Amino acid sequence: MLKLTNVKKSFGGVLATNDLSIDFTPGSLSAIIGPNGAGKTTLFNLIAGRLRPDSGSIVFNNEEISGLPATEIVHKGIARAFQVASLFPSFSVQDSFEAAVLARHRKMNDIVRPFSQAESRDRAHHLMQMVGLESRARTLAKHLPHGEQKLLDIGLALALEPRLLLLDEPTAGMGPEERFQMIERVHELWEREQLTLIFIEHDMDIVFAHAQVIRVLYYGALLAEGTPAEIRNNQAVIDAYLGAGFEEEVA
Ligand SMILES: Nc1ncnc2c1ncn2[C@@H]1O[C@H](COP(=O)(O)OP(=O)(O)OP(=O)(O)O)[C@@H](O)[C@H]1O
Repeated sequence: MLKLTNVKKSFGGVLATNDLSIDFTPGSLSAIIGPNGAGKTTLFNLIAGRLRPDSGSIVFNNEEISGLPATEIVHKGIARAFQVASLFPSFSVQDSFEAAVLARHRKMNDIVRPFSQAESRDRAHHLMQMVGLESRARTLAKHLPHGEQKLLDIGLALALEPRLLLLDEPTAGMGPEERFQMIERVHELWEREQLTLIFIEHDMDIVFAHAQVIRVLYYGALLAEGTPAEIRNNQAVIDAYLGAGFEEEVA
């Protein structure tokens, strides 16, 4: 599905991605963790085509994608939830989804058959149901509470019909209860849509409760990868990131 081999990226003297090799299993739900500046966002930028690696390869569905423009990578089936809701604050939830659906299909279907307005409305409705925003159809994006703006961002990424979804801190800025509701919704979406999903997350309770595989970045390199149980007991990860006493805290 997605395989990085010996990927490197530096900014001036900073090696943000240091010889990274990762093989993401199709259909998996995995987390990327690590201290601030470890290279998590850079990794997403490389996968999504915002950055070009200095060297190494990134293969998605047997195709080399490193260096392709971001728009082409979206068409290959990789989407990332950005803070899109804030880009169109005066669009209603429904209009945001319809615009995203039309944008997705304009490029693909123009020649064969235009995507009708009724079809885009149906698809928009389906997306609203997927992320649980049906009751907010008429609400303007700017009036949604923070958590629902995040759901809108995720829904807009899903409008691109990805096979691989990248979520950068889906629970950031939320209270403890809202965090768990959010990650449970994400988990459900992953299961229902049979996506491959990679999320960056700083909240270890969430990571250890939901990820099947956890990968730990440290100074741009892969310090460890494994199941939550393996990572929890990995001495190098405890020393570099989790800290002593962590095992008892999340157990
Ligand atoms: N565009 C850039 N120009 C210069 N340096 C950059 C750039 N992007 C990232 N870096 C540097 O690369 C390193 C990795 O940054 P990155 O944002 O990927 O880390 P991160 O793990 O996502 O951190 P955080 O948890 O704080 O979001 C850092 O030292 C950062 O300062």
